[in-house]
Amino acid sequence: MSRKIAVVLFNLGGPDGQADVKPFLRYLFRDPAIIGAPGPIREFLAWLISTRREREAQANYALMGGGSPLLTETRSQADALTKRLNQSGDSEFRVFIAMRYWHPFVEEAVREVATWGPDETVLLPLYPQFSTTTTGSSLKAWKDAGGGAARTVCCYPENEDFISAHAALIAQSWEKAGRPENTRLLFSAHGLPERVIAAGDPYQFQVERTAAAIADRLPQLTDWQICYQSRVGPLTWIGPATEDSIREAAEVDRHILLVPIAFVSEHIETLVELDIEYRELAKDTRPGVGYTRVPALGVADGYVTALSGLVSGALEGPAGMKPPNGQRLCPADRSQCPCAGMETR
Ligand SMILES: C=CC1=C(C)c2cc3[nH]c(cc4nc(cc5[nH]c(cc1n2)c(C)c5CCC(=O)O)C(CCC(=O)O)=C4C)c(C)c3C=C
Ligand SMILES: [Fe+2]
Ligand SMILES: [Fe+2]
Repeated sequence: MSRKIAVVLFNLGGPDGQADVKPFLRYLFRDPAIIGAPGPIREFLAWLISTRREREAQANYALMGGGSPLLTETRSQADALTKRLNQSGDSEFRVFIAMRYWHPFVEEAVREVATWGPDETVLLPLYPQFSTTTTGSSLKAWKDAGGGAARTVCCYPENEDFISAHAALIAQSWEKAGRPENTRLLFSAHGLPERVIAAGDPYQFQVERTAAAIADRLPQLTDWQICYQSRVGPLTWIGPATEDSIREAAEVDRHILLVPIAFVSEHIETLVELDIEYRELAKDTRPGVGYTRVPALGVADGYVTALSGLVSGALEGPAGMKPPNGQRLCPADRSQCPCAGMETR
């Protein structure tokens, strides 16, 4: 009988419709990985912020038909990965989805996987770069919900197939835009509060590695920069802010080629923030400015190859946390890297 292998894809989740926006936000802000305050204070803040943010967030989700497309996009990725993994035929793979702040919740995935009864389980974040606020939080939720022993991919910021999938999409978008010579490539990642990074979170380090690796593959595009979008709340976030980078690029008459590098599918941060809000900002700064948004990876062939290769790699050797290429990537001061104690490259 062939081995049964479960693959669990982790992502953030998003509201299905307008009525879900507030409870979704409340789940997000009650996560100790997002707000570090003690229990009762965190609960109060989660209620307060979700109440205050509800209207504005609802209006943004309304621009995408009322809710988030993230689950539909993630299902397409799960289907493409299932197909690819089952092509070899010597094991039976089934791909499950575990969202952190909305359905299908991590708890639901834990139950589904247990019901299926696999021989092996691979946990695979749809976050290429590790952060305590995303992958770290999801892996903790898996453990807290009683998820069984698993092989775990911590991150893949420099995975070759992942990098070349990005480079191919960027090259295609640039061609389509007519190869403008004055192009500035802006790699835009979701931001984080500075204090999360100061506490040793490896996310920014890994984002920088991803951007450098992609830029290496694109010698025709030498003008590039990393920036951070989606600031929320009163804390100081890492920068430069994508808004500032866009304004600056427009002021010096660059053609803006905007690449989301920490999101692997389309959702509110790409479809509303990048496609509507920031496009308008660019046009307001310089009417007629060139503004091209590179699509998120979605089911790009190279990305499905990357995911499938990560699953195969995770199934080799001993179970547990698998750093990229079996070796810890993060420097020692990135103390929140889950591969602590493993050999550094
Ligand atoms: C790399 C990915 C992400 C990181 C890091 C991250 C950190 C982070 N996010 C918030 C607050 C919000 N994020 C929201 C939406 C959202 N965030 C990510 C990814 C990362 N977040 C995704 C994929 C999405 C989209 C979900 C969807 O609906 O499709 C939202 C909700 C939208 C809004 O109100 O603007 C909030 C709020 C914080 C505070 C944080 C780190 C501390
Ligand atoms: Fe977020
Ligand atoms: Fe790591």
